[in-house]
Amino acid sequence: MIERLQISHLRNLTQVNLQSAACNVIIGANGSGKTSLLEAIFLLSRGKSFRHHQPKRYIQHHQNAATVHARLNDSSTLAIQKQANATTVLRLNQTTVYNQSILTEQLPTLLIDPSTMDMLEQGSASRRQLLDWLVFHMKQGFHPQWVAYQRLLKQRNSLLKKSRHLTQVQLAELKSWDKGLSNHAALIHHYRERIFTEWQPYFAESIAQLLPAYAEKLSLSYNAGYDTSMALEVQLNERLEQDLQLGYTRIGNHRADIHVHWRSSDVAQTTNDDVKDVNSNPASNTDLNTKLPILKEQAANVLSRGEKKLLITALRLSQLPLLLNDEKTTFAIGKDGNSDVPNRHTKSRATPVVLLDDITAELDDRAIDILLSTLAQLPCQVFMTSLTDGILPLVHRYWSDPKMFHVKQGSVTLL
Ligand SMILES: Nc1ncnc2c1ncn2[C@@H]1O[C@H](COP(=O)(O)OP(=O)(O)OP(=O)(O)O)[C@@H](O)[C@H]1O
Repeated sequence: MIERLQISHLRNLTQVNLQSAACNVIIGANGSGKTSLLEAIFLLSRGKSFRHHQPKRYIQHHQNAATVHARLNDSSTLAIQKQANATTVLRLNQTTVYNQSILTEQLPTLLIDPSTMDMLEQGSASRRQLLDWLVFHMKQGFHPQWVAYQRLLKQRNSLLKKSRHLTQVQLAELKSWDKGLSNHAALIHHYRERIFTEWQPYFAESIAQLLPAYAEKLSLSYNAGYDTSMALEVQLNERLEQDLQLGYTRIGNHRADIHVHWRSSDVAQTTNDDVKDVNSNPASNTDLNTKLPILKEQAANVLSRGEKKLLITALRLSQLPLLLNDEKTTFAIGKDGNSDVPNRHTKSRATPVVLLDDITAELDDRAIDILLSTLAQLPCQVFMTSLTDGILPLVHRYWSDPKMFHVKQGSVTLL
């Protein structure tokens, strides 16, 4: 948990120095700097902004660097400085470190913001990141495999882009990369599939809380990005000509995806045509005269914007109890020494900090109430932003000692 947060020269936040609590509400008008405050915490945790990749976009105008510093409740300190010349300086307990994942482990953050609301409709990257966030924090072996896979993929893609006809030497090089990719791919898939399976019941529970009307209707599926019944290497070899034409690698872990399906057997709302339209597999259509038809399609096509926000919130929040429960299990397994794929943590894992931007947007009072009560049940520190102080009575209902901050033109004061 963050006890003290200091920010300098990040967007309109010139100097911020605040002492935070388990629940922190940041209130302010449009453009006052609320999201920038969450962005600062996210930057410290992940080494990048959730809004812009280029540091010069979030470093305050006419400044050379943006800095975020936090002291956690275990007295450890974390700091990041992003400089305009693209240099990043990271510190843990005043000592320079060179790997962002060290800070990520110390300060895991889970972000729910309006930009993630299109996650269901957009390309697969943000949905894949959703799963990978969980796998990263739960499986020690995942990150090095993922880094090695990305490195080889980059090399492969740059070769594919360079030339449509490979020399014998280039082909031999590509084959050796494919072997490496294939080995990493199998492990990455193994970790992802395992965590995905563990995650599903937590997701169902979260839906039952946040979207009870859809409890039986929403389900998740995981697509590995390639046919996992055979080695990736074999498939890459078979597809080489196509990849050369395209100039990039079309299959692999980097194409993995998570889908949320909506399923209904409500015959009264449907027609024969609806059933044909939405069922990709005609064999799964049932005879309308004998049984109720099963409709299955992407949840994004069915839900309202508010419902989508609750669904995405459920996807994210459902990861927290799994992570927190896993910590207990890890501890027990670690003692027995029976874990086949040990987690990185023999000591207690840091509890994630939840960043919730614009909490009231798209949600009605009932939904906000359910969301806050769900959040308050988790032992996580929360930073939430809101345009108005209308949510304060609810916050007081669910947290015993919340802190309220007011942001005005980049200056943050305790309410
Ligand atoms: N690099 C920068 N340097 C200085 N100011 C910046 C920079 N980038 C953005 N700003 C300003 O910082 C302010 C804070 O923006 P922020 O998105 O944090 O506001 P907000 O309170 O979340 O607003 P909203 O409620 O509209 O989402 C904006 O007025 C913006 O113009």
